Amino acid sequence: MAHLDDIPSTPGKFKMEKSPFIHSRIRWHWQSSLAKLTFWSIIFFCLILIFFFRSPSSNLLLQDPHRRSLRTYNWGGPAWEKRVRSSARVRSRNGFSVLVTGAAGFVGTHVSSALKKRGDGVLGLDNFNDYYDPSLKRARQELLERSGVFIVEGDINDSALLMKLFEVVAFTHVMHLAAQAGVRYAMENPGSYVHSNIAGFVNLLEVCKSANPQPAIVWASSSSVYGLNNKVPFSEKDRTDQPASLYAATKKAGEEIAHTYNHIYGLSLTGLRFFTVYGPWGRPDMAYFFFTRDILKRKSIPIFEAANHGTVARDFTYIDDIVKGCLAALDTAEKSTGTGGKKKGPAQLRVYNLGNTSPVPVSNLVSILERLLKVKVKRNIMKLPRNGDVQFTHANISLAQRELGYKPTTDLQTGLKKFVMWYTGFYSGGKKAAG
Ligand SMILES: O=C(O)[C@H]1O[C@H](OP(=O)(O)OP(=O)(O)OC[C@H]2O[C@@H](n3ccc(=O)[nH]c3=O)[C@H](O)[C@@H]2O)[C@H](O)[C@@H](O)[C@@H]1O
Repeated sequence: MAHLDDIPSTPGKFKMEKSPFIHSRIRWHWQSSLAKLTFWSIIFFCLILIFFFRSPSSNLLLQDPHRRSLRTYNWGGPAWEKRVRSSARVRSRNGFSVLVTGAAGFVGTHVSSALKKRGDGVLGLDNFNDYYDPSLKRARQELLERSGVFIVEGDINDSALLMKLFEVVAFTHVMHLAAQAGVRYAMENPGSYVHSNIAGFVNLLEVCKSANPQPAIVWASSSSVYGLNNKVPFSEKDRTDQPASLYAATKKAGEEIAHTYNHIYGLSLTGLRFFTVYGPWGRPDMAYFFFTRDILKRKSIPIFEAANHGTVARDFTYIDDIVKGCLAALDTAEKSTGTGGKKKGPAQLRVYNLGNTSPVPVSNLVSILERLLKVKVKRNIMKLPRNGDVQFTHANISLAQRELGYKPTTDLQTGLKKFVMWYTGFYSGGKKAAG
């Protein structure tokens, strides 16, 4: 390395020589320093970019700690298209061909299975996110696959995928159940609600409006849209402009978005306001589910109480009743009226309460579970946290009764018995209780 010795260690004392060899040496050093500088600048710039995109304040839609929205999914190809077609094939006279979004979810699984059973073609779509234990979603997927329902793995925000699905199948209906659920989680991860319940819904409607023929859409709104309304029982005519959680606000936004797409593009849209749906294959983030898990573990149960020892109650609605309501909404949905993205005439726009119309205090829910599980637990009475929960819900279901023939038949005691039987069976086969 003799050449290095030509450069003195003290640069200030460096004396230029006229030799061309030395000149080229200097140029070489200068170029190599420039290359290094460029290289480190690029690295530095990339780091800034990474930091920017991971920063919570950079983009609300990407503000998802699980980075679920950035997952990529594999879809496409002849074998995949064949599965899609076969799953969506109608097998009964006058049957529907239904795209069920959120098919690996609680309500999605039950609705898909009921549709398939009666001969409708059903194609599921689900992003299998990890809001709660994805292995439960995989188990539901297995269940559906056994009855011939294929669930495409993908996100409702993926327009290319949705367009492909409509290219492969002329869906007559969309049962849109994919959503970011849960009232309290909205404070932890607001971006995921905007991503799924608003951006995802708009994306789906954009694709539906351009589909030919346009499908009729039935979708899941929520009892939470009644927010601080205290006129009971809640009727579809009551005010819904006081949401108590961001979750509720995104569902309310969905109802307004539905109005717009109905008005401009002639899409037939029916929103169903579900009231605290429970039952087998349910959601582990819901109180009845994690109370069951914690009662079995002999943990104390936090029971919320409103101001002045006010009772907190819910109009718990059993899944089979909800499924009947969903199918009736599909059966009574009129066709959309647009073609090629243009409205040809007025289209149907509906909203229904699907509740049990029999609110039960949360403390009674715990007593029923204790009896069914034969375990007594310590109750930890807590002030209702200010995180989106409302004190009570109570559905007036007369509109759904009149127009859909909706008539819930399962009381909480009966429904929870079925849930507990499923729960103990499901989690005794070596499977851990979902967290
Ligand atoms: O009906 C609806 O629209 C909503 O129903 C549920 O929301 P929620 O009724 O709050 O259901 P849970 O989270 O299971 O809570 C049930 C009851 O238990 C209470 N609770 C919850 C958690 C807890 O630790 N302690 C407690 O007393 C809640 O205040 C509530 O009164 C679902 O989670 C929402 O996705 C759905 O849209």
